[in-house]
Amino acid sequence: MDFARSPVPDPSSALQKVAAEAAARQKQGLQRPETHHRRQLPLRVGTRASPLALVQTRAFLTVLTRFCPVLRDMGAFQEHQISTTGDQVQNRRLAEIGGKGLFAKEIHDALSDGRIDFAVHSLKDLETTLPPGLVLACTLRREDARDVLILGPGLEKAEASDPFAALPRDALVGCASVRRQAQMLHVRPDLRFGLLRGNVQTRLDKLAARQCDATLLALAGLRRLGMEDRADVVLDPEIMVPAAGQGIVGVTVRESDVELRELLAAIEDYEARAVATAERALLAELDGSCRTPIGGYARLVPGGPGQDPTLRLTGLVAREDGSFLLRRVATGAPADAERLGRELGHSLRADSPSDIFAD
Ligand SMILES: NCc1[nH]cc(CCC(=O)O)c1CC(=O)O
Repeated sequence: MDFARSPVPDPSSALQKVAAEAAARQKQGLQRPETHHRRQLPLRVGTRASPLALVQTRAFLTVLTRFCPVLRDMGAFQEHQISTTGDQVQNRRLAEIGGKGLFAKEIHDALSDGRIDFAVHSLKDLETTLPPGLVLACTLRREDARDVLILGPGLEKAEASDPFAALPRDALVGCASVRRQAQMLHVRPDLRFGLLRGNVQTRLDKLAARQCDATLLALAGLRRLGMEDRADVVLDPEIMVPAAGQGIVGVTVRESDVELRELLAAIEDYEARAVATAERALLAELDGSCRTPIGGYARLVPGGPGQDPTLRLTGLVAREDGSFLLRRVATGAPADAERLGRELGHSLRADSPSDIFAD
């Protein structure tokens, strides 16, 4: 699992001490004085039930327990699988049924109601404005942000600089994302698009059953599921700008849960936070929903010797049929990620035809 590459922070947080004390007391059968706040264990972690969500959740718990081993020793986690509206509606575009909030609503409710203590999300499925009282406490190290092209049976990978060379004229691409569709149609207006939804395995099965000629998926998901070999062409993020937050796992908690927020902040990946902040600010400025083809991809470019890294953000706005496409790059200091995203979003919107953002 790739989170294994995450640096292990110095295990000195308050919660670790608290948890260690609790473990010692449990062993000795002692009761904590009632005047003290005592967190209920196990910690209840909310997750969607898809194979990818479960892999991500367990990988996150591995990072957390590596940082705070006493939690594992105590069997301190309880996984709560939560079915979301987005999981249940499989036959329509997310854009039609109300957007990405649908994958998180039930999880947010469980967190707000205190039925779970924190929740693990694919950041790209998490709306930019969280419900009041919930915060994004932690972002984990980014897996590869790029999209990949997967060819169906009968299509051969082409040795060409054109990433879509393997697709014959009028090929049918199974893809529910307006962002991917718009960027492909912009360079290949002949292609046809059909819906292909469901989890990663379902989509691959439909492709194998020849419901379409090819599909697009996030490399991150394939890799986490151990299916990276299914990626036929990895698409350059400057040609196929990824979705904001793609490849990043984020953890939400109640804003009032200071203790958990402190623990989660300690395992946060600084780079993932900086790029996610820029990408999500861009998205928020443009349109929080996923009805508009919007891409956002940031990375840190190392500075020279003794110099700080630069944050480089690519933003994209397009029309669903690919007839309009605007891609723009902004650079700045990582500490200005939020402003950089807002400003780039503003400039993209200002120079896009108004029909793209019309409701
Ligand atoms: N919308 C579904 C979804 N949410 C996150 C990922 C992949 C993993 C990631 O981007 O972190 C996927 C599948 C896909 O788009 O291929």
